[in-house]
Amino acid sequence: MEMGFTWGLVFLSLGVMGLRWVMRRVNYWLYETQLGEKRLLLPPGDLGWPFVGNMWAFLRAFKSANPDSFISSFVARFGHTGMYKAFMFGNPSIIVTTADACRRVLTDDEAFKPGWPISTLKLIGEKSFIGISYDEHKRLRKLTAAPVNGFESLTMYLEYIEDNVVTAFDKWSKMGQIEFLTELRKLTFRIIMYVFLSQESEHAMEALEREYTVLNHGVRAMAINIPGFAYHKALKARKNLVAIFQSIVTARRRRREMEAETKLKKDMLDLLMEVEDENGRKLNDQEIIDVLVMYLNAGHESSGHITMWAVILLQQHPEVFRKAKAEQDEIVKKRPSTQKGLTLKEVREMDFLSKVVDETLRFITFSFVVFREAKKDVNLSGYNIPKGWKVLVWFRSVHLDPETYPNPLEFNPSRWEGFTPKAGAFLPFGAGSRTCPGNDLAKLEISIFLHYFLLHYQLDRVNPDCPRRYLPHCRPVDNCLARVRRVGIEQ
Ligand code: HEM
Repeated sequence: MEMGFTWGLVFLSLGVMGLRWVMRRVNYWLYETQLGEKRLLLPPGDLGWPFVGNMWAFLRAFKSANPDSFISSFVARFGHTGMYKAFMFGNPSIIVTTADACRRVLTDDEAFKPGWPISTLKLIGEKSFIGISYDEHKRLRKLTAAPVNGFESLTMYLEYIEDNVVTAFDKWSKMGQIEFLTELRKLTFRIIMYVFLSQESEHAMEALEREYTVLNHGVRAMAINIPGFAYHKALKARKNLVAIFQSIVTARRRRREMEAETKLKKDMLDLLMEVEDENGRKLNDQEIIDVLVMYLNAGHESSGHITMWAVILLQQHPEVFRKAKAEQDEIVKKRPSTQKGLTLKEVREMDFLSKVVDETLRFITFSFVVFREAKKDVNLSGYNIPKGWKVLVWFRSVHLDPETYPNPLEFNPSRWEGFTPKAGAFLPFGAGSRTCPGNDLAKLEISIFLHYFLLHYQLDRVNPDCPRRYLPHCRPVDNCLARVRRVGIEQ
């Protein structure tokens, strides 16, 4: 009887081990064997379990205090090869972690196209920049990037941004405890709404911003469309966003019919309504709405987060704070007494502050990964990236590479003194034809905010040692619960 039980246990263990062995090879059989001899040129790595691939390991790491343990586990198992095969977000993928390889992927449009997971495409929009053809992207990008770039546009926005920053600080300093990140998101959202829609309706803005928060939580989550899961909630949020934008677009079309076009001040929505392709075709509502959903999202989440981190990091490093504040004091001191407020020239002369911003962008790496897909078999650094496989351009590893940035986990703006990283080693805004079109606007917003913060305010955090969350983006778990205090004024 006892013998039988022991044999039973042995068979059970063998069965479990066998099943595990089979399961670990399913993705290999499905995706690697069909490559024939070319599979031998794949970078090292492992495609994990069927369906989920490496997603559990990814989510475990990014929900822990050490997100970099995900890539470190590849390095520990397969060496410092810089490229690893994996199975991510439902697709066989190559993770690329070195500056050279990332730059190559981002700048070679012949070989790579956007490769965002279908689940992300459904949230951001199939007619947004990540879903449309190469030519359509080129056309819409040219149209929409011009009005948010260049001296003239930025000068035009500067005053609006400045007024809103001053008002926001004043309001927060009277509010008691606030979620600093939530308030900053509202501020950056107001700015991007103004740029794109000339709209300032408080009500519409709050409703949109709330929906965006839910949408973004679904972007890096597992694509499980079941009530209760982040992705399901995000799909619902997208539906609400589309409905709100539809009403804005409909109202604008009506207004344009009623008023003479020449009388209107044109914003981005007007430009999108007017643009025609070479056959005279105009964009329909869905196309316009998808571009808006994407731009308004990209244009406020990132700037809000980076501004918050710059403030937190400045306060955590008193030496850096002092140096940055001295620079801003000097700017105000040099200013003619007749001048009210900042000029673009002054912002461009904020030498140390720009280093603080760059170091924040590096240290936090808001977009830790972007997605591409190989249009053909590509040889990169001696490895094969098979046609149709996704490429995950892992910015986080590039920005934390100790070869480029000694002591990379130290926040040190002075590392930028006399230092220009080699091509591909600093990619906060990406590179190539999809480089962030809002990079100058973002830096302007952040610099104006920091100018007023350094001159007049302090942030008293309720939980200064609050743990961080890394998904969808790096933030303190409490959204930076704090009081904003005007320095020198008792409250
Ligand atoms: C600190 C702030 C920002 C950061 C860190 C950031 C980062 C990035 C990155 C890394 C990309 C490249 C994505 C890729 O290669 O697939 C990107 C693209 C993009 N960003 Fe930003 N961004 C910021 C602010 C903004 C602002 C203010 C706007 C709006 C004006 C904006 C609009 C966009 C758009 C529309 C794209 C897609 C471009 C394309 O596919 O051609 N971003 N951003």
